[in-house]
Formats: sequence, structure tokens, C-alpha cells
Amino acid sequence: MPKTMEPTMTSPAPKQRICIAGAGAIGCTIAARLAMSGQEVSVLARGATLATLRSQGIVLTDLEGTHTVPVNAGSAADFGVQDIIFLCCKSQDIAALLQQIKPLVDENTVVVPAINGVPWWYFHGEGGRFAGSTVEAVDPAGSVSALLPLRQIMGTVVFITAEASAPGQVTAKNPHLMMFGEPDNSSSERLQRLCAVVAAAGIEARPLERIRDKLWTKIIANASTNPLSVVAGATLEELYTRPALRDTVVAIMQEVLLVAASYGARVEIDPLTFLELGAAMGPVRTSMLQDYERGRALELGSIGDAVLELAARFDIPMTVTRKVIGLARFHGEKHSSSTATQAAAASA
Ligand SMILES: NC(=O)C1=CN([C@@H]2O[C@H](COP(=O)(O)OP(=O)(O)OC[C@H]3O[C@@H](n4cnc5c(N)ncnc54)[C@H](OP(=O)(O)O)[C@@H]3O)[C@@H](O)[C@H]2O)C=CC1
Ligand SMILES: CC(C)(CO)C(=O)C(=O)O
Repeated sequence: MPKTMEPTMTSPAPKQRICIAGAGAIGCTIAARLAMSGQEVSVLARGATLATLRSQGIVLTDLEGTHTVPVNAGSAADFGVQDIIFLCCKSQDIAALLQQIKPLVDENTVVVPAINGVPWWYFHGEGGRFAGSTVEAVDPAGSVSALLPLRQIMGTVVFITAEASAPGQVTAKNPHLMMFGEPDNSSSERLQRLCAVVAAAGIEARPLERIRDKLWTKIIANASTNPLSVVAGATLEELYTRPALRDTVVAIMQEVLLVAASYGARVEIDPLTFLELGAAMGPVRTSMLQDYERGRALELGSIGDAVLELAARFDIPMTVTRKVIGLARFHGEKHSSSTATQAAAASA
């Protein structure tokens, strides 16, 4: 069975009301591209980022050059009901952001969580042995699932590398690619519409029949590199090419591949191909390394703990993965508390 459906929409992308909730590296990249393509884009932001977006717009540098893009930025109260909402935050911020976007959602709104790791809706919509069960690491006691009906969600896997150098200023050094799929694996008009809208914005958009296969492909990439990038202070190129790091990357890949296979995922990429593709992305700093360097919380819930939780259901040991996640957590907590102490001292 082909895993990528053929996009069926040939007419120009329909005009949509689109909200980007979360204006960091990925949010600003998607918002700028969509706004440049003529869509009605609203960006939900806060603090210094909101002020900058209002005064200067988004400055996106990607493979096509540098674009300065004015956007309508504000809080949820400033926007009406949306056709599409991209959630562009770290997994630990999903619940807060879902609460904020409630006024923007009606029964036709499609919510697209552009978030790495195991999604909170993983066991919803597809059936199977664990149907309806909760991934506690990302959906404690079902508290996130309760915030949004499953039928509003469109799965996505984001293959973009982006970094914000300042609020609203983002550089993305690789081609933009996003894959989309219904949680119940169905084909739908809204899936085709979403792909048409995103493709018209210069982001390659692939509709998928089995979104979980590609989720696992990305989970393998993130679990094997993001936490280790923090421990080693290493770029993707270094992680995938330096023997001392590559061995650990491969060991984690092998462990997570076993978890993916246990859940029936068909992952087409073997570890050696992962290494080649990853190295070709260049000296990219993972989003987790970016957070570490800023003293921010690390996204270990969806990228680390959720994977260990799913492995435990099949008694898969995860020896290397667990150790690296533990080390990353230790480094992250230590660094963020010393960053907070320095900030407090500086403002005293
Ligand atoms: N960067 C990358 O290259 C890639 C990232 N990803 C994934 O995409 C997701 C987003 O990552 P990325 O863009 O890098 O993350 P960032 O940290 O750069 O951006 C997240 C944004 O969400 C905002 N935010 C969080 N909570 C709220 C809230 N309650 N209200 C308003 N704004 C909020 C943050 O605001 P504030 O700054 O004020 O906290 C921040 O601007 C993550 O899951 C990441 O793993 C996937 C592929 C590549
Ligand atoms: C590094 C990358 C692009 C892929 O592993 C990523 O998803 C991240 O930075 O979180």
C-alpha cells in the first residue's frame, strides 16, 4: 500500500483563516510562508515576541532568501473562529495553548499540532490493542485529550530545521517539508485542502495514509539526537558523523526502532540511511539544544518519557535511550536553575 496519497487538488489553494499558535522557530516559519502566499494569517504570541511581531513582522531567512513579512499578531481575544490552527509549541505547553485557542475553534476548525514526539492522541482514532489508552507522559490522566475532540485534529510530522536568533527572526537552512494525515488514517477533503494550502506556501506537503509510520520515523530521529545534542553540546552533523557520538545515536535508533515495530509502524529508513540523511542537514542545533542554551525547559516529555512509556508496555529495556534522557534531564535542570539564579541576581 502506498504511504503517500496523491494530492487530488489541482485548483489554487483556497483562502483560509489560519492561526499560528506559538511564534517560535517553527511557528514563525509556517506563519511567514503562509502569509506570503496570501492566506489570512493570525499569530498568537506573547511578551517580547508579540511586541516585535506587531512592530516589525516576521523576518524569515530560508533557502529562498530573507523575507520580511507583516503579520496580524495578538492574543486569542483578537481573532475570530479559524479554519486551521497550527499549534507550534513545545509538548509541555500544549495544554495551556489548547485552553487559549478555545474561542478560535468551532466544529469545522482543523487543529494541526506541529509538535515533535509522541502525540497525545496517539492511541485515538486507529483502533488496535491499546485503542483509547492514554500516553501519560504527554496526556496526564487524559487531561490534554479532554481539551479538544479528536475529530478536530489533523496529524502532522514537521521536517523543517529552524532557529530563532531573536523574537520573530528565524533562519531555516533546509528545504521545508510537512506530512499530514488523519488520526483514523482516512482520506478526507480537509486533508487535501490543508496540503494544497501548505504547498502553495512553498512548504512541500504530503498527505499520508498512515501518519503513525512517519511519526515514528521522526520520533526515532528526535529521540536519538535531541537529548544527546544537549549532553554533548553537538550539532546534527557532529552527532551523525563523529564516531563517539554516532555509536550512541545508532544504539538509540535501534532501541526506538524496536518500539516502533512493536506498535506496527512501518519505518522505511534503516539506521545507516538515517545517518546519511541527518549528516546532510549540516551544523543544525536541535530545538532541544536551543532550549538548553537559553536555560529553558527541555521537551523530554514527548521525545523521551513517552517513548520509554510505550517501550515499557512491551518490556523493551531501552538501556541507552534511558541513560541519555536521564543525562539530558540532569544537564537541563541544572543549567536552567543556574540561568534563573543569574537572571535574578542581574535584576536585583
Ligand atoms: N526548531 C526546529 O527546527 C524544529 C522544531 N520542531 C518541533 O516544533 C515544535 C515547536 O518548536 P520550536 O518552534 O522550535 O519552539 P520554540 O520554543 O522556538 O517556539 C515555541 C513558541 O511557543 C510559544 N508559546 C508556548 N506556550 C505559549 C502560550 N501559552 N501562549 C503563547 N505562546 C506560547 C513560545 O513563546 P515564549 O517564547 O514566549 O515562551 C514560543 O514562541 C516543538 O515540538 C519542536 O520539537 C520540529 C521540527 C524542527
Ligand atoms: C533536529 C530536528 C530538525 C530533526 O531531528 C528537529 O526536529 C528538532 O530540532 O527538534
